[in-house]
Amino acid sequence: MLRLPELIPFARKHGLTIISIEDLIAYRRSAEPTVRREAEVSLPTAFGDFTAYGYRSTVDGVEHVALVHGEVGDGADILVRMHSECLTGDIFASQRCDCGPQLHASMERIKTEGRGIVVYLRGHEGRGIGLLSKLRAYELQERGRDTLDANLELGLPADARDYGAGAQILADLGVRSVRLLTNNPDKSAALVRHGIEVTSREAMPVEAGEHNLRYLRTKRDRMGHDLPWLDGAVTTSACGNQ
Ligand SMILES: Nc1nc2c(ncn2[C@@H]2O[C@H](COP(=O)(O)OP(=O)(O)OP(=O)(O)O)[C@@H](O)[C@H]2O)c(=O)[nH]1
Ligand SMILES: [Zn+2]
Repeated sequence: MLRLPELIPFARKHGLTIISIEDLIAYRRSAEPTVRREAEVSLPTAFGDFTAYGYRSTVDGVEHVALVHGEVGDGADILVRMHSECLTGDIFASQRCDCGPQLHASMERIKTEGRGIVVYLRGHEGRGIGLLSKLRAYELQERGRDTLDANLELGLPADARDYGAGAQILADLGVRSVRLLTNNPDKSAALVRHGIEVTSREAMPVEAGEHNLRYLRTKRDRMGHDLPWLDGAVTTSACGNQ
């Protein structure tokens, strides 16, 4: 990584222009929107009352949903969960990952706080490689690969997710800055690059068990996820198939 004093000569040499984070945010906010709001309806859930906003990406046609609880108001410091679709975890309660409990914990947390937003990003399934590729990656994990190497062995990126649509949905809802519910620092950085100010990142505690322990360790050790509590939280032994 380049340090600040090295940055300016490096940029000059390569013909790059350096702009501040504030300028980047302003630039992104002025860009043409790539999502269109197509529906808005109340959605009572087991975790509280939300309003569901339906969006369509004008780039790839993918449909996304934002669940809003309470008033966005001035749009500052909104509690936000930017959740990647996971059919197996969110719907089937798969224990290979931590997605379902994280989604529900976010909704509960937002309800308790009185205002907040869950942005549910479709097209993010399997960290962006798609459902069937994720299942094939699970096959490789059964044969000993970890979650990262399994993607690579399929000739696919370790993480192909883009947060542009999520950032635009937040902007459309009047959000200016967020407290982001995530253990993934890359997710905060991606949102900032897309023009959303992240005032803080708030950890998402997840249950570690025998089926997801290796997966969580790989996220911590190889993918930069902030999971300092992980080993202390586990009492069962890992089955080692992920
Ligand atoms: N390719 C692949 N995708 C997975 C696997 N397990 C979960 N996923 C997908 O990973 C996405 C969730 O990403 P995670 O890395 O678990 O978490 P994150 O969203 O980056 O970080 P948090 O905000 O802390 O949850 C969902 O789209 C899941 O479908 C796996 O073993 N392989
Ligand atoms: Zn999952």
